[in-house]
Amino acid sequence: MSALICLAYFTGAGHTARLAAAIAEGITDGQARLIDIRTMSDTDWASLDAAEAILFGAPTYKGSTAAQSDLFLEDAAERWVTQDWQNNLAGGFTIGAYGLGDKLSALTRVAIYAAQMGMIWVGQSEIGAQVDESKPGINRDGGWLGLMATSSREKSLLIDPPDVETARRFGARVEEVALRWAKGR
Ligand SMILES: Cc1cc2nc3c(=O)[nH]c(=O)nc-3n(C[C@H](O)[C@H](O)[C@H](O)COP(=O)(O)O)c2cc1C
Repeated sequence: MSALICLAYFTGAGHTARLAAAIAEGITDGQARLIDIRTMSDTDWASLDAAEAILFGAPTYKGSTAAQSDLFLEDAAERWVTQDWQNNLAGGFTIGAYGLGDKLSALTRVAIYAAQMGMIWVGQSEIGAQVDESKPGINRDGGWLGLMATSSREKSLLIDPPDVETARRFGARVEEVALRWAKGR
């Protein structure tokens, strides 16, 4: 049993792409496919249509998803009429320069999009060190609607190790849900 999980993202300066790669590292049994939405091919669209789960990724720009990400979402919205993605899984990930940074608005935007597309939303489940001392740095932004990260000031990293590990765990969670979902098909 396998599950295809597509990570469809826009990235301006590489941070969201790095976050997508970290999520994919957590997907070990299923199949992760990274899709840069600026260069959509027929194969990319076919993968999205075949996927058990689609994770929508965008940096937070001015308190929402980046505009180029919205163009992609609107292109894909032609599947709303045909309900092609209905009952498939969805999740979201975003990164901003600030811990808060109004990133919740970006995740809310994609969660509502997924709901309109008839998809089943999978959120974040890590409770982090505030509650569990054995999880230092995990989900340090304290977001549960989806995956949040804060860009690193160290530009050779783009994302700090705690956020990389949080992203891996988010990937593993989505994979676990997707494998259960695939079993029931
Ligand atoms: C036009 C613009 C608007 C931004 N607005 C926000 C914002 O509202 N909140 C925030 O935390 N960071 C904001 N940032 C910072 C980016 O979210 C951050 O640098 C992120 O890591 C960029 O990811 P990317 O390299 O994938 O584009 C903004 C950056 C740009 C260029």
